[in-house]
Amino acid sequence: MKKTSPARPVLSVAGLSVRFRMRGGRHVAAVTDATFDLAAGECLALVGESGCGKSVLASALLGLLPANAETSGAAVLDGDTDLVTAGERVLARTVRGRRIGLVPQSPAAHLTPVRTVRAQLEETLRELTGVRGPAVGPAARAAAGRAAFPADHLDRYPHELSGGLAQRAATALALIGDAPLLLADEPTTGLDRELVERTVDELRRHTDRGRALLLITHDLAAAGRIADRVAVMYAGRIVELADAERFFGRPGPRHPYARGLLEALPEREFAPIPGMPPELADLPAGCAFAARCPRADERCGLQPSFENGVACHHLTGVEIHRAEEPADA
Ligand SMILES: Nc1ncnc2c1ncn2[C@@H]1O[C@H](COP(=O)(O)OP(=O)(O)OP(=O)(O)O)[C@@H](O)[C@H]1O
Ligand code: NI
Repeated sequence: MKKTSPARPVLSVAGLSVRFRMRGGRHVAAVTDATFDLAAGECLALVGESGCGKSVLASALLGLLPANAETSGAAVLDGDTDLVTAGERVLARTVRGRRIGLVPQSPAAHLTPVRTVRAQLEETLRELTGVRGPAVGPAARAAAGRAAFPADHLDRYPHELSGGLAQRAATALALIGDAPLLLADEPTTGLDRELVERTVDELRRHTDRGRALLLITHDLAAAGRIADRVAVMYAGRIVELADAERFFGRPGPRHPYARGLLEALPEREFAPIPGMPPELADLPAGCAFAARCPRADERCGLQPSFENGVACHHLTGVEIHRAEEPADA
């Protein structure tokens, strides 16, 4: 599944930062300097502990940040639309649903409770596609089928669906606009392992059909199953951006935080990283992970730059070199 120098990225994020203005002049630095590209047919998993800024980054891409947010940097969709500076009119009319399909975090809350799945699919079809009249019914069945939502459940209301079927209904809605970029924020929360696997495998299939997928999750096992690349976020910053095969296999993660995250998995060491992430309203001047890092020393009082896919003072040239593609060396 490895990609070699893909064509123009579907999404190109550069130096994206989001801060929230709080009372008393304080700021919450939710996202700092996020930079990554995402190509068609590629899945990038954005992982990290709760509160590290994943959903805020997603909201920034969708233009759904609250009024107290201050944004800088760029997030260019398909080479022509900067999502950071585009106005709400453009985002509402041409981007959300049409160019970015959102697979929501809690499908039950995202679906309209008083309307059947069929009614919601038909409404979205009328809104986002030219389908009208007698063609709407078959189109709704086809839309359900694309997300493996069973046709004999179309007349159910959201509360009559299991978690897995609600997720499929939400995915079916997200796919209707044929958006080249899919953004899935914790699409597997609350699902059991088998449903997690089914849900992410389905998302992978849509990626293999040429969409770009940004999968936000703290489920590393799910990310390892379908991602081509992994971006690890800590305290608002991407601290490592790696090829998934190398990250989950050999040589493994390079940043001490990423390493700790992976070792915390039940199927690995099952050893949680001691301590807590810092307050985003009160970040240290240097590396935000230093207080929890087994390798921390005085160098960590300075913010490490992000180089060769990782931001850490402790990675020597040798370690960085070893993790690079032979072709890149
Ligand atoms: N409107 C807001 N005003 C102030 N702070 C906010 C606002 N929205 C989010 N935050 C803060 O931004 C930080 C990042 O939150 P975010 O929801 O992006 O985390 P996350 O990585 O998605 O976590 P989770 O895995 O729990 O979903 C949190 O500290 C949160 O409290
Ligand atoms: Ni979130």
